Amino acid sequence: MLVSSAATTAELRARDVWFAYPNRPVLQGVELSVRAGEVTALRGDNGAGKSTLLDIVCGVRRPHRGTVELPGRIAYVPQRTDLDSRLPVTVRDVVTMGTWSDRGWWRPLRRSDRFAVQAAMERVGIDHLASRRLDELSGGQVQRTLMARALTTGAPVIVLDEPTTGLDREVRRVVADLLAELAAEGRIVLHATHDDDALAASDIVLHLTHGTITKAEPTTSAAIQ
Ligand SMILES: Nc1ncnc2c1ncn2[C@@H]1O[C@H](COP(=O)(O)OP(=O)(O)OP(=O)(O)O)[C@@H](O)[C@H]1O
Repeated sequence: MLVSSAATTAELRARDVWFAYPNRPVLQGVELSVRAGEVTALRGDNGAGKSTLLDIVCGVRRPHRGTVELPGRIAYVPQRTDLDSRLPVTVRDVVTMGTWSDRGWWRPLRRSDRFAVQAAMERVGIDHLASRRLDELSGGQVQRTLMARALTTGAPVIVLDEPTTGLDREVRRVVADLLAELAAEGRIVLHATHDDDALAASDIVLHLTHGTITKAEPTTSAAIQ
């Protein structure tokens, strides 16, 4: 699904973001700028605060100070499923949840919703799992289900927390290609990662250390283009 061309000039910005858990300062004046049309990676050591920052960007947590500006709706692919895995829901049910933000969960599915759900499942290669229950999936299959749910929203901003963790090499490449395609469609794509392949496939790498973004640099592949 293409987003409007207006989104290609769009930017996600965080200004002077501060956050602490009780007795644990995590973010200390983060300045973040993520442009549409590029895949931006956020790297940092374990515990550096990447998930916390993504939570704040997505509105899951409120910063203690600072602001986040978004050019439109946002779709968040968390590190782990936010759904109780014991719920008797299928892959298709979960991906269909992506249509709720536009349609309202109480309204019946439209033809366009069914089409978007099917297209998203095919795009991440899980259409053959459509009727499988969530608790019968591998970790990688759950991850791709969550990605399909995000695609179904049609949001111009996609934020993913370690989308390639636990995936085999072939699926990691599928995910990296998908992120590049989403950026090429004019979306804002921000993902936290420790994965060298995913970093190499990104256009910009931001380093989160000591509570701030210390460096923003193009990856080698982007630099030689
Ligand atoms: N709910 C919480 N309550 C208290 N402390 C927390 C909570 N969640 C995270 N932390 C702590 O905040 C710090 C930042 O955690 P966060 O999960 O944001 O880091 P991360 O960079 O995403 O780490 P990783 O690469 O291991 O996923 C860590 O020291 C972590 O232990």
